[in-house]
Amino acid sequence: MSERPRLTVLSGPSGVGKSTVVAHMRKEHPEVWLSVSATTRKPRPGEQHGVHYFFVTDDEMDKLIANGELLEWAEFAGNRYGTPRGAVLERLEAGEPVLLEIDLQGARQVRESMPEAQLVFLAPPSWEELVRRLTGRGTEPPEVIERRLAAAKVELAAEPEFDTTLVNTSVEDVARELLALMDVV
Ligand SMILES: Nc1ncnc2c1ncn2[C@@H]1O[C@H](COP(=O)(O)OP(=O)(O)OP(=O)(O)O)[C@@H](O)[C@H]1O
Ligand SMILES: Nc1nc2c(ncn2[C@@H]2O[C@H](COP(=O)(O)O)[C@@H](O)[C@H]2O)c(=O)[nH]1
Repeated sequence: MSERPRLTVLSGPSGVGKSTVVAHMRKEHPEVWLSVSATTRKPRPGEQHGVHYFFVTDDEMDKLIANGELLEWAEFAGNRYGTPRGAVLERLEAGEPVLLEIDLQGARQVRESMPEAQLVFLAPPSWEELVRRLTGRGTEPPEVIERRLAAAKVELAAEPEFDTTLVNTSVEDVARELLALMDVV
């Protein structure tokens, strides 16, 4: 019998639908534990500290990094993001399925430090649809959208580094496929 993959990393360009897919999946399977990242980004309307992110200052982020409290961290489109190490290790030790929703740079770091992790790439159906989703979300000003789209080009080119690619045409389908990859259903 193959060993159950316990740590799954979900990456993909900004706006492809990672959070949407994960929220859909966790509605029916709340046992899938999603790591809450620390970020220096300002909260969007409706985002709650400790739920969507731990919103921290630059100084606080410096300390988290200096104290080795992050499993990985990266600068993305002008803000820093990182995965708190302790909570992830606790869940893995308890044998629970753990999901990280992080960017390409973070996925590469996890591959180095935890090679047993499975890396899943979420791809858009097309470039035009990605631009439509990111713009249509309405959470970023045009100059930030440009930075995120520049990063998206790099991320799309890195798709072959991932173990599996899922194309986000249907949120329901991708959520189901991700659950199967995590061996939850
Ligand atoms: N399959 C889909 N079809 C159509 N729209 C979608 C689909 N999946 C997500 N969306 C929409 O695309 C937008 C971006 O989705 P979401 O915020 O989940 O992306 P993300 O990958 O988490 O982005 P980021 O990396 O910037 O946090 C949202 O408005 C969401 O409703
Ligand atoms: N390397 C990391 N990337 C992270 C982490 N948490 C989120 N992210 C990624 O950042 C971008 C932008 O997110 P947004 O919420 O500002 O739209 C996106 O690709 C996220 O997946 C993390 O802890 N580490």
